[in-house]
Amino acid sequence: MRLSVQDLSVRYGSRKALDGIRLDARGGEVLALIGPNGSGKSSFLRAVAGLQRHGGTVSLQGATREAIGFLPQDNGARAALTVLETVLLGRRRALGWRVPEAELARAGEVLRRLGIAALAGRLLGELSGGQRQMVFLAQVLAAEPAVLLLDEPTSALDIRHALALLTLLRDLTRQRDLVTVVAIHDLNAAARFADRIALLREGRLLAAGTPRTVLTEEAIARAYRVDAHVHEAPDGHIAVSPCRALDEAG
Ligand SMILES: Nc1ncnc2c1ncn2[C@@H]1O[C@H](COP(=O)(O)OP(=O)(O)OP(=O)(O)O)[C@@H](O)[C@H]1O
Repeated sequence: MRLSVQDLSVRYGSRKALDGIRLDARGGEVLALIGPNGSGKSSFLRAVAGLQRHGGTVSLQGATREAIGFLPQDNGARAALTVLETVLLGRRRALGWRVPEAELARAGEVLRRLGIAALAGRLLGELSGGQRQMVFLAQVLAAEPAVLLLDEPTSALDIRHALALLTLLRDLTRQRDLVTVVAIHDLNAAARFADRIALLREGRLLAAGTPRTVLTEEAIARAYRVDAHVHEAPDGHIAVSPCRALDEAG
């Protein structure tokens, strides 16, 4: 399984949101997409998902476009559906007029793995923002995609749920040889859970590689205009401590 992106560009009217992006993502690896607000992460994911007009080519080896699971950044859906029904919608291609026991069990298992089985009967509109974020991830996972494109899946989650979710994503990616691309602002989470990181700024790819090679103090200063201290945590992961915002121009 492999995702290859060549010379990807996205425009909104006269504004270039992405320009000449060349990036590969391999099966079994988590690729984190990082970069400042407005750097093009969502545009990249939407283009790869086939939801955004773009230039350049996106090719998938070992899977079809139907095998893509996409979690958008904002899912404002408040439909009068229960959590279980929402997750089952992720299986709509496999469902007829009746929901087989096996499908119910599968949906229940996804909810259990995300630690939200107790929410199964609750209405979507009556959940907290973080709970809803996990339900929509459960919906994406229930479809058993070969390619996972997730736009800030932990943005509304507390540290425990964020850790659990990222651990699950990494495990599923390895076990099922998925291509997983996650846009994320938390650089420490990216360093800990991603096999590779791609750093965007103003629609261009500044760096791509292992967390250790991409998350340097120089690259963070260049991309974010932030003075940060990068060090090795006791468990061997790279850790980033932002210290000071630099002058915009500098
Ligand atoms: N629908 C749109 N119409 C016009 N411009 C857009 C649209 N969507 C995004 N943009 C612009 O394209 C650029 C890239 O936006 P994008 O949402 O891809 O960035 P991002 O890295 O995901 O940002 P964030 O971290 O804030 O979510 C930004 O300058 C943004 O203002």
